Amino acid sequence: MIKKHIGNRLVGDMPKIGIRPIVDGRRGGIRESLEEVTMNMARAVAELLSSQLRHSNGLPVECVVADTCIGGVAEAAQTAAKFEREGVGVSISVTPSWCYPLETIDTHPTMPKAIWGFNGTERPGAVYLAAANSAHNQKGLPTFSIYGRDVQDMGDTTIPADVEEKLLRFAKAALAVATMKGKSYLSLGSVSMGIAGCIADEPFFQRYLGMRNEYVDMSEFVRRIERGIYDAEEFERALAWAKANCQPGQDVNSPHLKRSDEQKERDWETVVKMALIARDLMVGNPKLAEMGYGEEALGRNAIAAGFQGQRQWTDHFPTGDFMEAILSSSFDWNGIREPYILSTENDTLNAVTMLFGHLLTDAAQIFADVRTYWSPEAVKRVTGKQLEGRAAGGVIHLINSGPAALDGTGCMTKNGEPAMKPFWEIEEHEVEACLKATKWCPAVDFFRGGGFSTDFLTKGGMPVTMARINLIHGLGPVLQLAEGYTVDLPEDIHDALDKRTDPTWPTTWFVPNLTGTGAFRDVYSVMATWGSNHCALSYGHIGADLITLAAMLRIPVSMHNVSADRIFRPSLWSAFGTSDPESADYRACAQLGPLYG
Ligand SMILES: C[C@H](O)[C@@H](O)[C@@H](O)C(=O)CO
Ligand SMILES: [Mn+2]
Repeated sequence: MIKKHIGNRLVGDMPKIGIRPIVDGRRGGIRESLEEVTMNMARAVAELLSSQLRHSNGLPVECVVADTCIGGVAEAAQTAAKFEREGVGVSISVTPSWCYPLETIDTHPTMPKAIWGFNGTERPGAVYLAAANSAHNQKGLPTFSIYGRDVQDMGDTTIPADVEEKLLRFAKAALAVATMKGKSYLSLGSVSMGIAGCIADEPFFQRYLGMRNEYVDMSEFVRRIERGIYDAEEFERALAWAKANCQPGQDVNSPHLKRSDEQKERDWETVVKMALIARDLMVGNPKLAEMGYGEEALGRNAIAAGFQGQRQWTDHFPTGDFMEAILSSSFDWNGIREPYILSTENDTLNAVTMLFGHLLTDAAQIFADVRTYWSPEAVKRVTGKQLEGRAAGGVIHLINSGPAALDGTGCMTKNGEPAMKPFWEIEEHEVEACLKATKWCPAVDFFRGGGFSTDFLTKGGMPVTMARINLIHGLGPVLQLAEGYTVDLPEDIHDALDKRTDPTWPTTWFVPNLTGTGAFRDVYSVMATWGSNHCALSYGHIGADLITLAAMLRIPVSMHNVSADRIFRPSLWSAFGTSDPESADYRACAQLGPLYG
């Protein structure tokens, strides 16, 4: 039975969720009558979140409830001290009654905050919520306001579905914020082929994400390969696994560029070593300490990384595609595990987008070039065929050698439909299906040093969200996203279009959901409005979650197709205007500035 690995080697405990029961401090009847019902609300929220959520590394999400209800500033401070001791990174206050806002609110400057004000009328929880929102807004400490649509009876301990949805959306995004904080982004090499996204913008990482930047020259791979600084036993096991599970694909190179069988053997050894080394550079490996490499054993505490590859490495050594694809997937020779976030071409901004998608969905991500918009007319011209169904208005060809996770084949399922899912839900036969659907083709002429690229075709019918962070001079980071579906094209159409590009690379045919206006007028306008050469593709329609996360970090969203009823931002945003939420988002983010200053 294939092993599932819970946890990872990143330094630090996983952030906890702190729950703050807020109460009217008046003794002699009022406080006493509220204590139990307020604590029960806190316990119900803790139970909901710890039963519904897991960290992306598979560990359970823990909630910490304040020792007492908070009726005034002394209890607020005691709770803050407890949260500090316990490693709380997310704060949720709950109350069914009126309480004293300035005396009870959470004033932590950076911790994401929400308040659930019970919609009952015996005691006015919603009045507190409104007053507490105004206190937060006046102080510049944004908070997410949760208020059920329907009145509940005092003493009703159930959490209504609309409140539950908001609590979960807030908590998952807030955990992502807290999980990134203090971790590193590791650049393996620097700028690839002049792609601006490869510039590791330290102020962005530090001020918006609370992360640090680490850099290792690609020559470190050569040192570790030549001096044997990797686990030799694991290398033999990984190589045997690769030989048994990675099916050879077509070699499309012209005869004078084809590598010999002996060269290909050596290339397999190199690319497997690269995978081990990149992982060890990111998160360390205790085995290296046993071998006398104590410094190397520690790694860089990297929650995400990127490999430059092109061109200095790939002009001479095998391409990093195997390393990128396998580390980005939910499994390898050791079993089923959390995917590593490793971008190709060291596109730091796409890596961060993948990290967002991973922390929100817990699943692997597809990294791709946004290569071609195929209009129905152009498809008709080159194939003689008409695109139909979901593809009728044209398709976007997502394709890149490298870190498209093998999960992106769509060979895993949820309720019988193609899916990408958290590693703890993945079965052994699904891993086998992904490997069966993938061919490893000798690299094409872009890569003069050889190596192998993954060739697969993503199954259609998956709900997905395409996203990207761009850095804009004078504005800072902005997020763009498009919810849509992967689509199946008839085989002859796919073949004709695929052969015009790089048939040795993985292809995903994507169609965004259209709204008929702006960037979502048609499929063409989505492609034309995309802000760079790359995107990250996550499973599911997670646009609302990305928008919530972006608001926490103060990253405005420049383009999305999420309906207004699903958008959940801090209450402060509405003070910047309600008829045009997109502009209000820009103003709110600019006024507040990056989360970490
Ligand atoms: C092989 C080529 O250099 C591709 O890698 C290139 O088109 C890109 O992917 C650019 O993002
Ligand atoms: Mn690319």
